[in-house]
Amino acid sequence: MPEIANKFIRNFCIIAHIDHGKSTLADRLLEFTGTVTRREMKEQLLDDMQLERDRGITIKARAVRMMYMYEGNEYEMNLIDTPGHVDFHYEVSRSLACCEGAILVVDAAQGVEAQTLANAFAAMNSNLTIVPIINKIDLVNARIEEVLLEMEQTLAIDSSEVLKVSAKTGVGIEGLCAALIQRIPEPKGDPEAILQAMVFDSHYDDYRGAITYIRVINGRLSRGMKIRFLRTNSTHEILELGQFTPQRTACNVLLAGEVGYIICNIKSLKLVHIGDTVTIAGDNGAPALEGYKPPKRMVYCGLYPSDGQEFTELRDALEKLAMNDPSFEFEPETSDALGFGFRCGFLGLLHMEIVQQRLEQESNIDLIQTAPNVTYEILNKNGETFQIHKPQDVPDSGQIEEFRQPIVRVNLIQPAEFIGNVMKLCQDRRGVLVRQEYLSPQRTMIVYDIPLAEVIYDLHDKLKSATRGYGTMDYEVIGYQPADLVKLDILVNAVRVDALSVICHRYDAERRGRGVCKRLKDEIDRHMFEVAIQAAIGGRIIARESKPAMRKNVTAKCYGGDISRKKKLWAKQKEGKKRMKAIGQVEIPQKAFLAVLDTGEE
Ligand SMILES: Nc1nc2c(ncn2[C@@H]2O[C@H](COP(=O)(O)OP(=O)(O)OP(=O)(O)O)[C@@H](O)[C@H]2O)c(=O)[nH]1
Repeated sequence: MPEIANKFIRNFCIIAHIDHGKSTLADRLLEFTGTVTRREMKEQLLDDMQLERDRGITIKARAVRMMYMYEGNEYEMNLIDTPGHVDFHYEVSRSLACCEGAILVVDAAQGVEAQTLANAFAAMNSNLTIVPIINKIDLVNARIEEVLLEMEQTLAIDSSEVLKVSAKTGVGIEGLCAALIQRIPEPKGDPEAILQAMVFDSHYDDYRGAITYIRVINGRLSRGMKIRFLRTNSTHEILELGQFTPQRTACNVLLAGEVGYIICNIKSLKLVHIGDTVTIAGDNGAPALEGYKPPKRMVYCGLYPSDGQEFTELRDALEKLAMNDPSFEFEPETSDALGFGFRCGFLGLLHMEIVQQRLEQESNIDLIQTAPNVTYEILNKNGETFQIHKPQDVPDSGQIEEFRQPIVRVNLIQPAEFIGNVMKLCQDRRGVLVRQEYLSPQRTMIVYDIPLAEVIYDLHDKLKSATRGYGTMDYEVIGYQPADLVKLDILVNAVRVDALSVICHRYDAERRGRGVCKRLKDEIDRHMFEVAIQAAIGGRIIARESKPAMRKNVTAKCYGGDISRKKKLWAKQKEGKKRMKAIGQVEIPQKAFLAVLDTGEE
């Protein structure tokens, strides 16, 4: 592979709201530049994970090199595919940092949506050159003029700069390639300087170990070179380096400005942090690039095998998953009710769903999941602050000075007619209105600050139903705020069932407590004795349900006769039941743990 001067390199990504056609556009670019032939073209080549295909969303960033002849010169065009969902914000921001430009895709029918804005602002903040396009112009319900207006109104994009494309039919792709070359600046960076490269993604290959995706900012990478990852301070030798074309294609050097991968026989992705800097081994390396952030896990839940025997299988499956997904974390925990299992941390709710689905697909383990909770912060009376990942860790209320919860700023975009519904939805979830604006006469954006705990359960689903599917949202964590939070315990026959405890707002505790007790009553089978199901805050019971005992007709054999004999039999039965209750264990079916997951509305 010949070395290419910076002025013939263009690094860019595609940013879009989900389903606006990012992957389809990437496919068309690959096809148009001859990187893959039509015959090789599987639809949406970049979404190669089975799950991504199933769900139709892009989870991990990918990088592909395309070579393109333009006005007599051959250009190296590196396309970095970014995930579009809020949970993967950080990965998006890292891929942005590896590019000089971004194609901003807006669907001609849907118009500007919440993640269009979030991603576009992120790209602008990273000083990327935006190449705006309206995609799907072939649709009969395309409303190009209005969408142009929305883009101008929200993002100050000049309509004359917007290209009109159909990623499906290929219309406008040639013009887009020309615009990429003309508008996006060449990468800066000095190939002669000390090596400084940014890790923007990684994945695990069973045979080769970690495959690390990097963008060389300064200097050069070559085979056999000794390098150092600054975060972990670990030193490795480069066994192979290359680019994705889109298959892995090895080469000898990668120069400043280029994007590619390195393989160093690293056996765990724990050493490879997204956002980390790679430099030469030894003490003369370059400093770290700015902006590294460790992944922030905001949602936690317990995962237990429903068959206790499968604990080791579950651990192996989780380890395998974590190897390929450094933002997922787990640690063993035990629960009185569920036995041995794991507490798992995720970036967000979608991330949690994805991990669960993968577990189910890739292993045959039947899982029980406990109610998800967010990461809380507690300031205790001694002035110490610590984070809480599970309700069981909440100390006695006497020790708590301040209980804090994460707050997110949510942008919601919807047709103007639904604004009332959406505002009610946010207000019901303790949202505080930040601002409201019109994107065009038909569409509005409202911004609310809402506790993350209220958002993760069901805000997205509820938004969709409140807006007939037209509303979209995006959020970012803005910090922690004190709140009147309590730990709500569930007691079954006076025994606390740890896996059913949740943290919630004090005002909400009663409603939730009642809801859970009711649902549990339906789920628990009748026993020989009455089963009391209670919800409590500390020592105070706030809700109660009881499941009546199975009745055995002990007087069936007494035909008529003396009532005192019946009374005697009943008294004996009562006595027996009392004894049973004291020693009896209530069986809580697994379904009951799932029933309380739905802790939102009754
Ligand atoms: N009619 C029409 N449909 C298109 C066009 N581009 C994409 N689509 C369709 O829009 C849907 C979403 O496209 P994707 O490429 O999967 O969207 P995406 O933005 O990559 O979605 P995520 O990976 O979930 O972020 C698919 O059904 C595509 O076939 C287009 O130009 N015209």
